[in-house]
Amino acid sequence: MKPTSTSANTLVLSRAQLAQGEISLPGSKSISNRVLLLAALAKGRTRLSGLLDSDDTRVMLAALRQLDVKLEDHGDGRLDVEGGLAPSSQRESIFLGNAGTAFRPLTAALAMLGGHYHLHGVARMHERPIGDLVDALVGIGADIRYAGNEGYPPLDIASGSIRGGQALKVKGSVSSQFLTALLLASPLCTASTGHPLIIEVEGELISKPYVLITLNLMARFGVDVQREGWHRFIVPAASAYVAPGELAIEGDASSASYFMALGAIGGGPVKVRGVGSRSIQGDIAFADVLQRMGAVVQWETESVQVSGVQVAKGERLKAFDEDFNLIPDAAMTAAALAMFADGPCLLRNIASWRVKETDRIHAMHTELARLGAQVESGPDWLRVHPIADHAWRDAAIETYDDHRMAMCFSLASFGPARVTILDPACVAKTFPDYFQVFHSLIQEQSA
Ligand SMILES: O=C(O)C1=C[C@@H](OP(=O)(O)O)[C@@H](O)[C@H](O)C1
Ligand SMILES: C=C(OP(=O)(O)O)C(=O)O
Repeated sequence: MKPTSTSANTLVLSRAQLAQGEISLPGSKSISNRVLLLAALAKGRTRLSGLLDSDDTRVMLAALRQLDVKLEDHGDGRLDVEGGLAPSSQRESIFLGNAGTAFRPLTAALAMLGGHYHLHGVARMHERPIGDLVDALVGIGADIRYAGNEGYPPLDIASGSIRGGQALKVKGSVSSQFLTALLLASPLCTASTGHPLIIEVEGELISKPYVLITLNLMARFGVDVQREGWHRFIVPAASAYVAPGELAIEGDASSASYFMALGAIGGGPVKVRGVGSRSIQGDIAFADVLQRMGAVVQWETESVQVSGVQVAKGERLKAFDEDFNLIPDAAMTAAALAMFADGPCLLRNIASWRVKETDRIHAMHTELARLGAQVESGPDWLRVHPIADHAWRDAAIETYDDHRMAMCFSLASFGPARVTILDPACVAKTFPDYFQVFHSLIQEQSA
């Protein structure tokens, strides 16, 4: 199917009938940015393959280059990283866009490393909370000041005096990236203090599978963290990262959700290469949601295939009522699929949506309603009533500079309305050629 572009800033989607074929995913954002930092902190050279090339990884790479980390780009997602990140001798002003996976981990690493840094991002990044991470770091002697509003970036980081021997406490109810950041940086602390680092999570921890990605990758670089449930993490004294030699990055499981969804509503089969039953990413659990909605999912070790109903012929997916705390990113894809369900769908426990690229509960509510859906929402939930055939309205979908809004609403092309995506280029945060890959799977309706 060919998209009709009315201008560089809008994309009119043709009405889709079927989705079928195979695609290869771009690299995982979560893994790419973690291994870039791990490799920079490690002893030795790491040879990465499958690295994501998108806005979020570009800001991480630019930051590492600015910090004098030696990177050798061999093209096509292959990059060598020479470890040994050292404190900067001059104040560095580092731009990190809207990449949470760059901003939070670098805050912890640079605060523990020493040197002077100013970390900043796009306007929205300056509205995304970081206070719980800063409090945790200041609690063990880091020197971090707010350069704008208290609790938010931009940040000024100076050399503090990191103390060992006391537990570091962090809240995990706003973002799991704060705990991830402390874990990734922890060997810098155990090296300078000679003590183990004990991290205690206060209260609830959200998005837990992302912490498992962190622990898994730290182990690949030679640091084994002892985990006691979800409330206590012990990083042994004298832990140090060692380059694992070669490391292949999996495809992005959150990006996979859009194509799996296409198989579920466009008949399929759609085969997605790059994530499979061996994936370390929690978002593969989205396939279970699809199964409960009536799709057929087949796993292989490095791919997944989804077939389903044909909503363009009037068939429907089964409605759902689910807690999405463990897979907040793929959950947005489920919200979009609710348009094609056989009853109201409830997404629960998604408060973190409010502080991501945009207020995603508000954005999703507003844009689904624009297409004709009846939608209700609260502080941490969203209820979407499916859109009856006669209720669909032609709409230009606002994307709020949120890549996932643009990618989710591509699924609306299976409805009977004319759908325009505004600012489709915002997908560059994690998936610059999303719409090309999307169109390669779609067969449009005959006029
Ligand atoms: O650690 C990570 O790689 C991520 C953690 C999640 O954030 P929260 O922990 O803030 O929910 C997720 O939404 C984000 O896209 C990536
Ligand atoms: C929340 C997201 O990004 P970030 O890593 O910036 O938090 C996301 O990609 O959906």
